[in-house]
Amino acid sequence: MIAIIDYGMGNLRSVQKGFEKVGFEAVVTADPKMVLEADKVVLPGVGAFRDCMHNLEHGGFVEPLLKVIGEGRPFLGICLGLQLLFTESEEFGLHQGLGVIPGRVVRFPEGMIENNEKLAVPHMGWNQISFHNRAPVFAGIEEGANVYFVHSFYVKPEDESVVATTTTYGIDFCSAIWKDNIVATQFHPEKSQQIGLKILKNFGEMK
Ligand SMILES: NC(=O)CC[C@H](N)C(=O)O
Repeated sequence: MIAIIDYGMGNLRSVQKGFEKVGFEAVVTADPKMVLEADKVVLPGVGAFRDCMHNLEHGGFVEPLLKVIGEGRPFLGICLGLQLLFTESEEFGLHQGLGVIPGRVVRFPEGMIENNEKLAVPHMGWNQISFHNRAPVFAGIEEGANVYFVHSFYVKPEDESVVATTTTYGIDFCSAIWKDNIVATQFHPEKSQQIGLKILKNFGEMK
């Protein structure tokens, strides 16, 4: 069973519907015990890093999450669910994350220019992914595929070998990571139409 963690801050229903559309039942759960029983875990996230970490801690999810990740069960992080894997985030001060992937979450620089236009932050809309490491979850996805973003911060892994894709928005930033059983995307597969559904389907098929 795929468990989608409900810690009060995610677009859970659209993630669950995405899995259903590609034939996988996913359970939205606020019960940490369900995470421990899941075959695969999905950590979505919309909102501020510090609030999410607070909710994860108070919901009793931190230990179960670290356990299932450590045991090698497939894990998919989405947006904030990617950022929370990191050591710390600079969003609204400096806040500790789960520390699964060493590195920092930082804000896009001010005043980015692309094609003579000032780029707004948050980065909101469709943009392309360029592959660096072909995680199985990206099977059948073309170089330059369009996916949907809504974020002001991005992750900077200390070990760049975990970078699965990058995207250009004023700067080239890490838009997905892959390390062993862990895959996490800055973009929203559940908002990325057919490409996103293919990613969810590939995740559902992971062993
Ligand atoms: N959509 C979001 O919740 C974005 C996550 C994070 N607050 C960021 O701005 O990067």
